[in-house]
Amino acid sequence: MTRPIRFPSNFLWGTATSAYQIEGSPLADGAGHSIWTRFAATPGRIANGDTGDVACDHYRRWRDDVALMRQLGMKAYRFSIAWSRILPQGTGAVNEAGLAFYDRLIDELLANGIEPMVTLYHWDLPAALDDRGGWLNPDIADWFAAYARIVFDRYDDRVRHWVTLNEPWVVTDGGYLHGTLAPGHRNAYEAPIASHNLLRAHGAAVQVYREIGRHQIGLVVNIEPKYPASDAPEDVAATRRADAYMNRQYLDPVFLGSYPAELKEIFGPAWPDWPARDFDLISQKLDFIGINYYTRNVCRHDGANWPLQVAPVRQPQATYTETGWEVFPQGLTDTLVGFKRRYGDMPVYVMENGSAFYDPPQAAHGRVHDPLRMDCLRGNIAALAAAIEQGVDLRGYMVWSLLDNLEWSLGFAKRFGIVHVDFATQRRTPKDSALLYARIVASNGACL
Ligand SMILES: OC[C@H]1NNC[C@@H](O)[C@@H]1O
Repeated sequence: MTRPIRFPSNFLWGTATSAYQIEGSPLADGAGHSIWTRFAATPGRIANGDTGDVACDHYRRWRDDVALMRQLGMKAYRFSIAWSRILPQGTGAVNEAGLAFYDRLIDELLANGIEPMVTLYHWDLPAALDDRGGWLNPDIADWFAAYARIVFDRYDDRVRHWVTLNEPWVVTDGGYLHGTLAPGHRNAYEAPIASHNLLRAHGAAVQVYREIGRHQIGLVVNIEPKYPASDAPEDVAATRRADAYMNRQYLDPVFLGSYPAELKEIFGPAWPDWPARDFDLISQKLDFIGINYYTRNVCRHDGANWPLQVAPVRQPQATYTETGWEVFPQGLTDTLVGFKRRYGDMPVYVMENGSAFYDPPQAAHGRVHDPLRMDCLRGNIAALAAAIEQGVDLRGYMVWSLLDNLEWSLGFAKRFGIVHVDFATQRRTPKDSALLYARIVASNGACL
């Protein structure tokens, strides 16, 4: 008999989404263009020519989607605010209709006993700010702080958990180094600058929150634990470079006040010497850390693989998801325990965790059988419990995602939802994984 899994009595079980991936109507009611409406309109940028023009139509179906969360017994819901709905030009005139949309959503969540957890920035930068240099312009820290102040003023009476940025590594690696995400740049000199300005903006928003906020604020990073393919020195060194680039590049400056030394080694002359005052701004004290976990990476040295000189090693016995990620729940435990060991004890939320698998067409009786996603969910919940048993102060867990949605450049084909969306009809159908998650939540993690 395995020991019962113990989660704190007030553990926040929920789901997560983001504005551009689910809302649709990106330009409705005075909203401005974002880098993603622009990117999606560029032929070849998103698979199958998919766009967020309709997505899950959540901008119009939000009340039904909240009812669906209530039906599943969710305790919390993490979503993002589209900056360009609030400030269509990124700065300057405020769009009341944009503020009112999120008012309605937050009020409906609270009326249904669901805790809103709000992300200020989930990748959809106002296009007008990109035209002024975007994340490459140091002024963006002030632009972001001004946007944050408007949003804190409006919603802090009802929102108790704020997130400044979602996954700054993805924004930089995808948007500025490899060009796979908006704004689609491929430039090793730009990437460190964008990354640094993201962290400066994060710090500036936290400073504003300390002036006017009454609750809690944190940062969400995606962590992918790195394991050496062998104990050969070059593989161990490659693993350290990969960990420095993807994981410690963000957590070290925020919690330790400096970048990992490997980054200068990786970027060479493209790595600037940052002024010390920037680290005072970046390392504002946080109330919690949000960690997104999907997979691990087994690393070997590969001198031909620019700029990290690292290559992944596929694990022959493992299950891989539709996005090519190894299913490895132990990596979630290792990530949470590893964070506590390196950065100390603080409240932690797993703000995203999920898997994309091909879902068979729904059965006639409206069921969607997704056994692989269910297995992942069970494994990851057990991994959380193992982390709690090792002393991690884990406060909540958000499944990515509530709904099948636009997986950025991969389009709608990669389905992460625990609720199936028929994009032709917008019909929502809870998958078997949603029914399992509902049981897990109702039993506070006891029944897997
Ligand atoms: O790739 C799955 C998710 N990862 N984190 C950020 C989200 O926007 C993605 O859909």
